Amino acid sequence: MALSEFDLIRRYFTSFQQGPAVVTGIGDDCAELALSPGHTLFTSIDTMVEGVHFPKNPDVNGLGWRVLAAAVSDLGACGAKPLGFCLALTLPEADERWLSDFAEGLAEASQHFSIPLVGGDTTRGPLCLSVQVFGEAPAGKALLRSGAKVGDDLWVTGTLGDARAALDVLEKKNPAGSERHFLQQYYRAEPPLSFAVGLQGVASSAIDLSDGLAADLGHILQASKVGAELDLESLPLSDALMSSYSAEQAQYYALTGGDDYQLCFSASVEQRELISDLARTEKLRCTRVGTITGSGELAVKRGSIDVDLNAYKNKGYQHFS
Ligand SMILES: Nc1ncnc2c1ncn2[C@@H]1O[C@H](COP(=O)(O)OP(=O)(O)O)[C@@H](O)[C@H]1O
Ligand SMILES: Cc1ncc(C[n+]2csc(CCOP(=O)(O)OP(=O)(O)O)c2C)c(N)n1
Ligand SMILES: [Mg+2]
Repeated sequence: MALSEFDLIRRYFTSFQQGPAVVTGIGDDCAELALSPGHTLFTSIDTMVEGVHFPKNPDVNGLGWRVLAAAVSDLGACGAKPLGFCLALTLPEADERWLSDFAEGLAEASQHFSIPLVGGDTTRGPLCLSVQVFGEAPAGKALLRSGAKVGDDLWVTGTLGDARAALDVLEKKNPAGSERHFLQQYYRAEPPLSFAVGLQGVASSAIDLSDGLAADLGHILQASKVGAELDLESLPLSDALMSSYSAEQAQYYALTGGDDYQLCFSASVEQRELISDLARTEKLRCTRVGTITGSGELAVKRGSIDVDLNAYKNKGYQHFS
C-alpha cells in the first residue's frame, strides 16, 4: 500500500538526532529553539531543483547530504553555530527506496554538521527540495559581507573547482581517472563550519562559495565598497583537478565554477598567524589568494600578467541569464 503523507514523515524523518537547542521538534505547529544568552538568531533558506542544482537520476544519498551542506554553508559564512533546520520536500511520488536513501544522506549530514531536523513540509509535485537553517552567534560578532578593508588579505578554504569538474563527469565530458574524487566533492560538500565560528573577531568579512569565487567575492567587494586583486596562480587546486585539466582550465573552473561550498574571507595582515594556526587545528587547507584594494573592482592576474575577466564566457552562476 502507498505511504501516506504522515506515514512518510514518521518513517523517514522523525528519528533524526536532536540537539541541545531544540525545545520542541517535529510534530507540533512550530519548532521552538532556545538561543544562548547574548546570542542572536541567524536564518537562511536554499532551494534545490532537479535539472538545475542536481542532475536527473542523482546519487540520492549524496543529494540528501548536499542539500543540507549547501544550506548550512550560509551559517558558516556568518560564523554562526547551527541550531536546527527545516526541510520542505516536494516529491512526485512516495518512492520508498528514494526516501530511504535520501533520509540516510540527510541524517549523515545532520550528524556531521551537528544540526538537527526540527520541522518541515511534505507535498506532492515536481521534485524540489528546500532547507531553511537556523543558527546563532554572539550579538555583534557575526561575519558579514560588508567589513573588508583596503590592505586586508583575501583567503579561501579547501580547494576550488572540483565540483565544476563533477559536472563534466555527470555530462560524461571529463578526462578519465578522477571521477570518484570529483563526484565526492560535489555530493559530499563540506563547508568548514567550526573553522568559520573560529573566525569571529578575526575575519573582517566572509562569504560562502556557491556561485563561484569571482561572483561571490564580487558580493564582498560591493557590500564593503572595496576592490580586490586576485592571483590565479595562488588558487588552491586539487591534484585531481590539476592532472585532469590544463592549468588554465583548472584555474578557470576554480574562479567561476561554483558549488564548492568553501569560504572566502578577508582579514588584516596581523591575523595571518592566528588564521594559519586555526586552519591547522581544523586540519583545513586555507590559502591566501589576494588582497583587498581601493579600486572598487576585481583585478585578476596570472602571476604578473593581467587577465581580462570579460574574456571569460562564464563569470559565475546566475539563474535567469
Ligand atoms: N525571494 C527572496 N525574497 C527575499 N530575499 C531573498 C529572496 N531571494 C534571495 N533573497 C536574499 O538575497 C540575498 C542574496 O541571496 P543569495 O544569492 O541566494 O544568497 P546565498 O548565496 O547566500 O544563498 C540573501 O540575503 C537572501 O536572503
Ligand atoms: C546538474 C547541475 N547543473 C549545474 C549546476 C551548477 N549550479 C547550479 S545552481 C549553482 C549555484 C548555486 O545555486 P544558487 O541557487 O545560486 O545557490 P545560492 O547561491 O543561493 O546558495 C551552480 C553552480 C549544478 N549544481 N548541477
Ligand atoms: Mg541562496
